[in-house]
Amino acid sequence: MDRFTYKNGSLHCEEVNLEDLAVEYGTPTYVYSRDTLATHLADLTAAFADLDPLVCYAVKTCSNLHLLHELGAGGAGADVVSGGELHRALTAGIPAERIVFAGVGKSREELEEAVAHNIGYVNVESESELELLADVVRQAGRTQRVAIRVNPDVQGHGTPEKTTTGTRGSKFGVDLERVADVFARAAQLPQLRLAGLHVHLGSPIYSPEPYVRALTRVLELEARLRAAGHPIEVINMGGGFAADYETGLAPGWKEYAAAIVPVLRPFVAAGGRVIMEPGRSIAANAGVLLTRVRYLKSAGPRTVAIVDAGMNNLIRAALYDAFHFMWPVRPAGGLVPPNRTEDLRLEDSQEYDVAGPICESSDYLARARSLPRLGEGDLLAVFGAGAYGMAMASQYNSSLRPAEVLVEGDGSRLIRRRDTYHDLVAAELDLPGGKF
Ligand SMILES: Cc1ncc(COP(=O)(O)O)c(C=O)c1O
Ligand SMILES: N[C@@H](CCCC[NH3+])C(=O)O
Repeated sequence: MDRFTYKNGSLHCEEVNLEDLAVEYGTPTYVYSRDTLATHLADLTAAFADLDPLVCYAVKTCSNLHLLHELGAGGAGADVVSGGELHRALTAGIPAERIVFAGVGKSREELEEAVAHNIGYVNVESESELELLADVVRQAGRTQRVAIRVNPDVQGHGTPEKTTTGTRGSKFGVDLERVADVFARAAQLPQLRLAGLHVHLGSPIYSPEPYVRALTRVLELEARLRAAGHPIEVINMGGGFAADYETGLAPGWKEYAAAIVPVLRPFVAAGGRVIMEPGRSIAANAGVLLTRVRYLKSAGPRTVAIVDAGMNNLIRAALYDAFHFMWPVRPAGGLVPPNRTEDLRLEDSQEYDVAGPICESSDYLARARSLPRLGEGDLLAVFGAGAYGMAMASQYNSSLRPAEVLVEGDGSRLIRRRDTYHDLVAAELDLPGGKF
């Protein structure tokens, strides 16, 4: 059920009026619905129940400790890609054995931290990384569970080139045909328990079909490895499940599961374990970015709404030309959108370019967007902003990163305060001659 709805002409998150939150916390501010996060996790778990997967939420998506804590309490583990994300997951109380660590460029220090905590799986992405990890584990006098990230050479459906990771020539993972050699090498390294296969095709993937193709290749590999004396305990299918940036755009969990579960059922029946790493499918539609119109101006033939959120807060439109639906929190004339789609054009609406305050020509949240008539000071909600929004926010132009608020029913709490000027310079050392 959608937890961002119009009531009495004003957009609410669960039972909380977003106008009130904007007054209380200022703008730009990210607002998350706790119920949406929990529901997405529960729906996924129910749809894939036959596989009883370990759901490792991709921390990179939205990494606020409070969200991680909520998801961890709901049974989720974590997929991390840096020592920083490992730190976040552990700090949020996610048990180490439920953490998996991917990434093509892990440092020695990051591997040492992972091994010291004895995390669930290190997802190794190259032969050189395997050797480094073996050394780290031997020096630590421990053992470590390891998976190999395989590049299955499968293109996601509707996945942009910039966010594709599982096709030939990509920097991610090990080419399928070299994986058997990696296992043979690992057999000489008793400190490593190499018993997992990991794939992640990219993101977002708007069909279950690429998962089926990739997992079929992974299962063929699993059979060959088993025959060669390398039994596989875990298959990790990665993330990439789509989100509804437009109404009804993404396949539902049941649709993904109907295609994927039968492929993996025999592996699970034979005692294998399945891991999933969803990120945006959990968080994107659980969050909006609240921003206020600062100025309206004409620019040649165009009308530009300058808002207080820019690419520094939500970079997806500037970086990928990604579409984010947006609408006024209290639309003029009570024009409530019947759905959230790119070509929504209602009578009485007007076309705007929605631009941020950053000194970059690409700093737009939307171009030629049909919206109810805007006034200066109006509040806009940018939807689908819970994933890769705050997590990719920067301080470019020495701007202050937004606040984050978590809504639960009719209550809300600040889970990250807005940056301050002090935050901007806190890591910089004193000027010559004394303190700044
Ligand atoms: C290894 C890995 N797992 C999971 C994810 C999460 O992807 P998504 O947010 O599309 O589910 C990513 C990011 O694309 C990733 O790189
Ligand atoms: N950050 C991207 C996708 C890449 C995910 C990380 N592998 C997005 O905003 O959609």
